[in-house]
Order: sequence, then C-alpha cells, then structure tokens
Amino acid sequence: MTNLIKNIAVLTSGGDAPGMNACIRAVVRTAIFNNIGVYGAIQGYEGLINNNLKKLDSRSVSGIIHLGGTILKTARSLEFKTDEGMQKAYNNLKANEIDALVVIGGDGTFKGAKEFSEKFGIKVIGIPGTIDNDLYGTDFTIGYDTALNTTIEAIDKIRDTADSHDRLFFIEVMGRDSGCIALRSAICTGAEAVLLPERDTTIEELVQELVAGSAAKKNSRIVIVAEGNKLGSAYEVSKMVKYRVQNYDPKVTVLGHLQRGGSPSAFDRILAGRLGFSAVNELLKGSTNCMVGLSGNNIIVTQLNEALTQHTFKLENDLMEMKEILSI
Ligand SMILES: Nc1ncnc2c1ncn2[C@@H]1O[C@H](COP(=O)(O)OP(=O)(O)OP(=O)(O)O)[C@@H](O)[C@H]1O
Ligand SMILES: O=P(O)(O)OC[C@H]1O[C@](O)(CO)[C@@H](O)[C@@H]1O
Ligand SMILES: [Mg+2]
Repeated sequence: MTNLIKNIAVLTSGGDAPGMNACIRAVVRTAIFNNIGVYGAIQGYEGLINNNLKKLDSRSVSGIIHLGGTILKTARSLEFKTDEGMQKAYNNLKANEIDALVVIGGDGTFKGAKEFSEKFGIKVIGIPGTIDNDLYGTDFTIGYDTALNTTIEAIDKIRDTADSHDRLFFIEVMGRDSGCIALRSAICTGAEAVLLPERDTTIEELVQELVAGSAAKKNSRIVIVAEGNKLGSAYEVSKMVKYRVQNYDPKVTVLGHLQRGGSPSAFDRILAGRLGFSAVNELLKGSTNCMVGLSGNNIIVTQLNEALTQHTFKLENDLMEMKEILSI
C-alpha cells in the first residue's frame, strides 16, 4: 500500500452529535498508526478558513471516547459557502501541507466537502455524524442511537406526569425534515399519536385519534410532534386541538437541544470507531469524494454524488401500522 498522504485535517461540522469525539479519536489514531500527520480544524469549515488548525497526536484524543459534543467544536459556516471562503480554506490547507480532509457531519457538511473537492482537487472522505439519521449510504449516523435513547428517557418521565394527572402532552422532537427520531421514539414510548414530516395528518384526524383514545379509557395521551411535520410546532398543534376539544388541557414540551448532548451509547461508540478507522483506510487506498457508512453489519463506501441525490428516510408503513395497532 503506497501512502502518498503526508497530513490530513479532520473536522466536525453542522450540529454536534454524541460519538463525534469517539470518531475523532479513531481518525487520529488510525492516521498516526499509518504515519500520517493529523490536524484538527476548530469549528468546522471556519477552522480551515481562519487557519485555526491544531496538530493532534495520540494523547490529544485521550479521555474523550465517552464525551458528548465535539472537542474540535463545530459551526454552521456561511463563509465556506462562498468562493472566497473556499479559496482561503484551500490556501491554508496548502500552506500546512495538508493533502486530504476527513469531515464528520451531515448532508450540508457533505455538500460543502463535495464542492470543495471538485473545485480544488483535495481528497475528502465523509463520515456521517448527525442525530437526524437522514443520510443515504448508511443505516445509522453517529449520534442517532444516543439521541433516540435520550429522547425516550425524557418522554418516559413526562409519561409519569401525564399518567398521574390524566393529561394530554404534545412533545416536540428534533430531526429537521426527517421523522426518524419521532417515529422510533413514538414506538419506544407507546405514544398515542405521532406527526411526521413524511406523512400528512389533518388536525381532524389527530383529534379523532385522541377522542378514540378517550373512548378506549386511556387516561394519559402523548403525541410526538416531529419538528418538520406539516401541521406546525407542538405549541401550534396544541392550540388547534384545544380549540376543537375544549375539555382537554394540553401541555407542551419541546425537548430541543437536550437530545443532542450526553455520553454516546455503546452502539454509537462502536459505529464511530469503525467509521473513523475505515475513513482513513479509504484515504490510504486512494478513495476520495465518498462517505463511509454502515449497511447491515458491513462498512460500505458511497460516492458523495450518490449520497446527496438520494432521499433518505422514507416512511416505513409497516412500522407506522405496528405503532398504531400497539397503541390502541
Ligand atoms: N452548498 C454548500 N457549499 C459549501 N458549504 C456548504 C454547503 N452546504 C453546507 N455547507 C457547509 O456545511 C455546514 C454544515 O451544514 P448544515 O448546517 O446543513 O449541517 P449538517 O452537516 O447537515 O449537519 P446537521 O444536519 O446534523 O446539523 C454549513 O454550515 C456550511 O458551512
Ligand atoms: O442547533 P441548531 O443550529 O439550532 O440546529 C437545530 C437542528 O440541528 C439538528 O439538531 C441536527 O441536524 C436538527 O435536528 C435540528 O433541526
Ligand atoms: Mg443536515
């Protein structure tokens, strides 16, 4: 195997996700094992633009495998979307003799990496890291499993109050325009209803479901509201329901950013290790403009072009049907 790569830069970009640190550790140590120097770009693409690059060694990633967030920090960089920003990033990579980039993030991060690579010929490998699980080319993204577990732990707690007071709760969960966290958390918590971006539900249909719950002698009711659903935020949906059924006194909880934090689950740590390790090995093989992902129990490689043009989370009608039957 010929190693033509002298130095690489690794960065985390977009929303932070639990397991990003475990992944940084895997990238750094796999690269060092193969005699490749590693720089960490601080705050995602901003670090490349501002030459905020930190040389990393094996010890700089000690004691981080269990930490949420990202030691490299992350950002949503507007400047990287401009020609000038990309040019500055390229100049800094050249000045530091960096030949390749490993980016850990979501679809936006991959879009940026693809454009950058096509424009300047820099080798890039993407590693899927986002709680949204909204990327084609992998069954799971780093951070999703932990976020789902955090979400269901929070909903279970709300269920205690809902049960004790015979209340109706609308709980808004993250996921941008993907309903993956919403549907899975609805199944895991026995939620009575779920509003998803991938499925149109009218307010009348939702009210009917809730009224049917009352008729079936349900005391508490939990409605999971995916942030990207078409009816509106949990507050808006709650108001619309209250307007139609006055005797409900609905409560609203927006789980928000607590879903992104915390120590990564065993699943996310293993996934992060495998994907970080594979990303560097792909670079060594000469691969570029691609992402590593998990399919079944195998690591697969998908070209960024393909990953970015395919839509990801499709409504699994079988899961939806099962959820509906199991919550009668
Ligand atoms: N078309 C693009 N050209 C250049 N850079 C881009 C482009 N799209 C996104 N980026 C860069 O990638 C960054 C991260 O993208 P985005 O904010 O969409 O998050 P993400 O990677 O999809 O992660 P998540 O969805 O989990 O937050 C952007 O802030 C921007 O710097
Ligand atoms: O933290 P920010 O920038 O408000 O972004 C929130 C978004 O990021 C995510 O947490 C991860 O993509 C989405 O689920 C959510 O829509
Ligand atoms: Mg995204």
